[in-house]
Amino acid sequence: MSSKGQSSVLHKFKGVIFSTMSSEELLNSLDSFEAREDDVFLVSYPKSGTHWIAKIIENIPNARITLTPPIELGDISKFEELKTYCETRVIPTHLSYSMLPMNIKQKQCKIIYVIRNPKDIAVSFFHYYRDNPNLPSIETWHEFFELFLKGDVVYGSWFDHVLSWEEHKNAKNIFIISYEEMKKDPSKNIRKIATFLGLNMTDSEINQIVWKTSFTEMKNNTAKENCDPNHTICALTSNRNLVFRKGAVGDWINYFTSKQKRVFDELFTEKMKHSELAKHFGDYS
Ligand SMILES: Nc1ncnc2c1ncn2[C@@H]1O[C@H](COP(=O)(O)OS(=O)(=O)O)[C@@H](OP(=O)(O)O)[C@H]1O
Repeated sequence: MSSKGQSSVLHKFKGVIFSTMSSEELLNSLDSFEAREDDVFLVSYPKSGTHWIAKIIENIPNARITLTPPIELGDISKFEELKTYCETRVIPTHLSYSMLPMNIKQKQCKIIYVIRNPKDIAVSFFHYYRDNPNLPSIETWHEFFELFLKGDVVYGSWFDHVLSWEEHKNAKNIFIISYEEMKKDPSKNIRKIATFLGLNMTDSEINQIVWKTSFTEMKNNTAKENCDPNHTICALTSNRNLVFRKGAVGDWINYFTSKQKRVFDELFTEKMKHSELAKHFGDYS
């Protein structure tokens, strides 16, 4: 693994790798973040479909919400910046449950946790690493697979991240949605998201959102939105072109060798044996 230059230097916080886009000072101060009772947190391990769900929420009519930049991106001025939002804030983050600011948990803010089959995440993350100037260079899929397996990637191990949410999965302020469920039945799941947020929508409003947030529509609109820094919710880049790649379930099959599949599946079985969250992917393999 080589570096693409100064900007790609990574650092560790509580044993987890972060890009320098998250300042050490900001990460150290997370627990001083003051949440509001009506804040909504959109949480995910990277590449789980965060932008998709964010776009859905943004399009709910009369929601009076504003999507903010991620809580862990930038420097210590971030908390002051977040205070300037007047409407209900939808705050994205890739932080695990254990790293989330205390106040969010104390106030029992609404949290949407997005999960996705880790094999598809690995492939999506590989492409993202390769094309992102803020991350170290990765030459081959094989190289990235090994890093992903060990959790030596930004935001750490997928397993640790998902398992950090396991014991909170039934909390009434937490709603869990998977990429695969969204793909299978977007209308039904958009309604579920709106209901969780306490909002009603007509069938035609839902159909509108399904159309506006389809992969093709979102990919085609990225060029426009790239000009607006507030429209990036990813803590690793401000370039939205990197986010919309294939938008499919099961692309891992084009990358994993049979040995890699076996190794990954064994680890999955071992780590996730008591996890009910994994059921959200549908058929894991
Ligand atoms: N509307 C829509 N429909 C289906 N799929 C979509 C959509 N929007 C984004 N995507 C896909 O989601 C992947 C990016 O996930 P994130 O938004 O979580 O990325 S990031 O970590 O915040 O950068 C990335 O997955 P891959 O295509 O597999 O790389 C995106 O293409």
